[in-house]
Amino acid sequence: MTVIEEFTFDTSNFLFFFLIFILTYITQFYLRYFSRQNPIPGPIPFPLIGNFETYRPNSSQWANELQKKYGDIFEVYLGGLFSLNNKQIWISNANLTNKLLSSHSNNNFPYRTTENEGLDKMDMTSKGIVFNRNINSWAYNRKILSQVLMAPKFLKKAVKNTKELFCEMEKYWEKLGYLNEQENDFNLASWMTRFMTDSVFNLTTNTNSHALLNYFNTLNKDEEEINNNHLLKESEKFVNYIRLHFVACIFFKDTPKLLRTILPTNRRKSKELLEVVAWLNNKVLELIRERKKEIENAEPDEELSADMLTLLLTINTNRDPKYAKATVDDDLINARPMSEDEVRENVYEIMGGGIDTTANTFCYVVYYLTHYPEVKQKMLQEIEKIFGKDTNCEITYEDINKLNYCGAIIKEVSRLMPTVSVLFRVSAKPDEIAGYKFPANTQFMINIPGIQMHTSYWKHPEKFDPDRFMYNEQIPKNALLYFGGGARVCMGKQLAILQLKALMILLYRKYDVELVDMSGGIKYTSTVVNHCEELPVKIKVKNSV
Ligand code: HEM
Repeated sequence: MTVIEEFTFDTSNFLFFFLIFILTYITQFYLRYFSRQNPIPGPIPFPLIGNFETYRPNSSQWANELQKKYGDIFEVYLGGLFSLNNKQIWISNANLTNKLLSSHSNNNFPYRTTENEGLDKMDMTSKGIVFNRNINSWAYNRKILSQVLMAPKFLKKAVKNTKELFCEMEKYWEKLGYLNEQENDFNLASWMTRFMTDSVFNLTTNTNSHALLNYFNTLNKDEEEINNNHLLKESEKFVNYIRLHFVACIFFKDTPKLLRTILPTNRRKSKELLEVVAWLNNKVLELIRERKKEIENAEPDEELSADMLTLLLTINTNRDPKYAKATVDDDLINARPMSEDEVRENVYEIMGGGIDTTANTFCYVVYYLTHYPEVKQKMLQEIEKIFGKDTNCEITYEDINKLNYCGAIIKEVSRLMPTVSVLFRVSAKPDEIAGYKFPANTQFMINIPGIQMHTSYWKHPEKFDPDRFMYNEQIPKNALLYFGGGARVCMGKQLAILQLKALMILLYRKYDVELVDMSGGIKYTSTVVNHCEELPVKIKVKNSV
């Protein structure tokens, strides 16, 4: 008699099958990894996890370590079930960036990210500039925004605005006792963020965000002013929500839909962030519609404000002198004005792109100038040569442009301490770089510090020497990338340099600036933006005891 054993699926069976599944998964993972088509050097990844390095917060630090170990082109894998399909190619060599940073708008690396459901949800892949994957729409937005950011009347407004805000900040410093003989120290990094917030809000919308005033009230413990002033509270909400809009973009971009919808904490966070975005969208649309009315009601020959909102709303309309004068043969005649949604997206992007970048860069400039007094001296001589000794003299846009040595300082500081540490590119079609073949949708990461410290392009790269930019020597192509390069180069470059130079004049002509801690390095956290955590300084009015 045959006995048929009954098969029961108990825990040990389950564990056995689970183990088999795991072993099969790991084996096929490594078989695929070791037989991959393009064996680019790089650390060996782990199934599901990818490379541990990618979890470390300071990307520029680990990228530089891997560059030393694996060379100027290496690959890392991100986590996920299909992590072998989710890799980044890191490039730390200027010569290898030629295709990636081509200035042709129809080049093969037009995107910053791969297709991304989270960014689609945020409506950012078909509008605006930074994450726009619709190349026609990106090119249209870029063209219009360049017209605004390069307009002399806009840049002149930026100089005036920097000067006025600096006077406001000095008033608060005085009230808080920073300028008295005890020389109380304070965190310049926190002030610079508020300064740039007010500056960029004013330049984009011609409204006051009161970030400096709100910060002053907080430090001054002026509870009554903080709680009772409805206008200040509303401005603070607006500023906070603009920051949250940026947080929302990163959260939706980096959190897969499944994790966003299954985990209760993420579900709550998504809901809250979407509420913030909805509030902001309404608020900015309100501003746009009010401004549209003001423009409509203005007399035809009345000079309109030179803020970005007004300029975006008038370009390619009859209020635009170039457009109004265009003939049927001009290209301009077919140009269309921006829609309200397009204007709104550009306002967000300028606020997101123009505040922290310039504020942090200024902190790094101050850090280096305190460590290199001879450079500071040379800078002051240049400023005096152009603006004279009177600290109250007019600072014009044209004169600021003559400050070549100040420009060289900004370049050298940003070479050693770039505020943005990595550039992103994604291929549209298969391509070849450094002899390796890459399919469409490959993610490339350009390691800015790796290139800006490369001995092939820089003599004594570790040395702080602004003079290297004063010689007539050519900088090798794509060796200085702190504003990016190619078709997607930073759009606020001229504006940022103008603001930084104006701040250098305003601060250093009048004050001596010292760091509280001269022996410590810069305190910063690094993700994509190197964010200056704190910069405690003491300042005193020059020639005072
Ligand atoms: C010191 C200050 C700044 C630094 C270091 C900086 C740096 C950068 C970098 C590295 C990029 C990426 C470029 C690339 O991928 O090749 C970028 C893009 C961009 N920046 Fe800036 N930026 C600064 C200030 C500003 C300001 C003031 C604005 C606006 C008023 C601005 C607007 C933008 C925009 C719109 C883009 C996206 C361009 C595109 O994708 O086509 N930036 N910036």
